[in-house]
This record gives sequence, structure tokens and C-alpha cells, in this order.
Amino acid sequence: MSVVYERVALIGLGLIAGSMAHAMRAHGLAGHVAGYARSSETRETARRIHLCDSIHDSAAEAVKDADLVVLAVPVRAMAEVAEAIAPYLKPGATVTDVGSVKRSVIEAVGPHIPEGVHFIPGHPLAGTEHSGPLSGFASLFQNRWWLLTPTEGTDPAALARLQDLIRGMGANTEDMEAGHHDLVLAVTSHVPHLIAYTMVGVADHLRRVTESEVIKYSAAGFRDFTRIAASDPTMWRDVFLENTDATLDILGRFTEELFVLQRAIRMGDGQHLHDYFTRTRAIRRGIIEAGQDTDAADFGRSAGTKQADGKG
Ligand SMILES: NC(=O)c1ccc[n+]([C@@H]2O[C@H](COP(=O)([O-])OP(=O)(O)OC[C@H]3O[C@@H](n4cnc5c(N)ncnc54)[C@H](O)[C@@H]3O)[C@@H](O)[C@H]2O)c1
Ligand SMILES: O=C(O)C(=O)C[C@]1(C(=O)O)C=C[C@@H](O)C=C1
Repeated sequence: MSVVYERVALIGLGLIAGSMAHAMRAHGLAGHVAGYARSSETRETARRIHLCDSIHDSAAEAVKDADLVVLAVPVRAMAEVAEAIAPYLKPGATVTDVGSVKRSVIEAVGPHIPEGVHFIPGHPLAGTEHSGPLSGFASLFQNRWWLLTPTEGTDPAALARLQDLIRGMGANTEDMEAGHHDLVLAVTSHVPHLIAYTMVGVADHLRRVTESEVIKYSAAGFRDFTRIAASDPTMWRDVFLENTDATLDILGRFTEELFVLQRAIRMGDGQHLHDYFTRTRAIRRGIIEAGQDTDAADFGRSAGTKQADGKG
């Protein structure tokens, strides 16, 4: 691969920025990667492990002369960072973000982006429950989707260059309207996380009440819930506070369905339960047959990519 951007600045040095740093280095996609994180502890860790070519003590310094600036902080911190770097952005540079919510980030960041700088929001659909500067790894984006939410006014050349970087890191990229992104992700990621958090909370409560060992002897399905529920609390607090409408819409539909299933169980309606589970199994099999589940072909992935956690 050849260099796509001479100089890239990563703001926030956690799982996603760290994985980008590793992937760009592994594939030779950036001439120089500069990094900044708010906490001095994170910056020290990043220096110690040579996560980037240079680590700076201010975001302003990090973005100086950068051709691409990546905002990789929790979604509620995006505006503050955008405001801090705005005066130091190079004319013609591109700013992107990796936030899990798009509409509110665009509203918060967009107004700070100066004339002559391209803003192309994005979201890699890849992650783990780990966070911090030690958690990143080069293959995180391999065969994953990376959605971009350009608008009609987005410069085609700037967009094509960002797509080149994303593909260079092994991901597939598609464009999506920001509001639609937020609805789709509420279904596929945000509400499932909330359900996992809730279920682990319920089990923990039960454990205390009964002194039984629900968590110790949990089976595979529940263990997956506990993995997801170990995800970063700041990141997920921000996701729910910034994707409120879509999350509440999907959560409403979810609870309606749950009540129907609850009633079927109470009434002993085995036919309803069997029909429902047959339908959901067909959906899963359809996904696999369409080749859209990369994990199904690479089943050991999550176990093989466990990383030591680091503080963000
Ligand atoms: N973790 C995932 O699975 C995942 C996947 C896709 C996208 N995202 C999104 O990517 C972004 C980063 O997530 P992550 O998992 O890398 O988080 P992380 O917690 O691993 O890292 C976040 C980094 O941001 C820094 N930070 C926090 N507030 C800051 C501020 N005000 N100024 C500068 N730095 C600040 C922290 O010090 C840390 O280094 C979030 O917006 C998240 O929604 C996460
Ligand atoms: O695999 C995980 O741990 C994830 O939760 C990753 C996941 C997801 O829901 O798929 C989480 C949030 C992101 O915005 C994108 C990806």
C-alpha cells in the first residue's frame, strides 16, 4: 500500500484511534501519525508503546499541518475537541470522526469546521469491550463495515481519499444518510448493548438476593452479554444520550415484542413461541448464507483478540 495522507492526527488515543495507528503503520498508509489524548497518563502510555510517531501535549499541536484529523473521543466530547482544534486546522485538510452516533456529532462538530476544511463524518462498525491506548490492534477493521455520512456538498476528491485510507486498513466502506445511520445502529448495536447491560444487572441482582452463582456458572449466551456489558461506561452513556429518539423508538418496539412473548409463555402458547423462534432462526441463517457475518467464518476472533485494558 502507498501513503494516502502525509500527516494524520489522532485525537483521543483509545481502542479505535489505537487500532487505526496500528493499521496505518502495518499497511504504510500515513507518512506521520501524530496523537493527542486528554489525560497525561494516556499520553505517557502511548509514548511508551510508540503508538504514534509523535505524541503531543495539546490537540492544537497535534493537528498542526495534518492532512487528516480523526476525532476518536466519546461522542459528547467531540464538540469541545472540534472547537479547540478549529483555529489550527490546515486549509484543505479533512476532519473525520469515528463516533457511534452521527446526527448529533454532525450538529455539534460541523459549526466549528472552518471554511476550506472538509468534514466527512464516519463510523467503523468494529470494536471490542476494551478501551484505552493498550487495547488497539491492527486487524480490528479487517472485513468490517466503515460507514461514512457525506452530504451533497462533500468534496468528491476528499471523500475518495478517505475511502482509500479506510480500504487500506482492510474495511469496506459505504455512504449512509446520518439519520438513517442512527436508526440502523439503534437496532443493530445500541439497543442490544442496553439489553446486555440490563440482563447482567438483573443477574447480578438475583445473585445477591439468592446467593446463587448465576454469573459464575453462566452459559455461552449470557457470557456474551457480560462481555458486551463490560464496554466503556462513558462511551455508552454518551451514545444513549445522543441517539435518544432512535433508541427510544426501537426500545419501545422491543418491549412490545417482549410482552407478546411473555404472554405466550404465561398462556403456554408453544405454537407462538415455536413460530417466532423459527422466524428468527431463518433470519440468522439468511445472514450467514448471504456471507454477511464475517464472525461466522472467523469464529475464534473475539477470543483471539483479547487485549490488556488500559485507562483512557
Ligand atoms: N469501542 C467501540 O466498540 C467503538 C466502535 C466504533 C466507534 N466507537 C466510537 O469511537 C469513539 C472512541 O471510542 P473508543 O472505544 O476508542 O474509546 P476509548 O475509551 O478507548 O478512547 C477514548 C479516548 O478519548 C480520550 N478522551 C476522552 N475525552 C477527551 C477529550 N475531551 N479530549 C481529548 N481526548 C479525550 C480518552 O482519553 C481516550 O484516550 C467513540 O466516539 C465511540 O462511540 C467505538
Ligand atoms: O464487538 C463489540 O464489542 C462491539 O460492541 C462493537 C460495536 C457493535 O455494536 O458492533 C459497538 C459499538 C460501535 O459503535 C461499533 C461496534
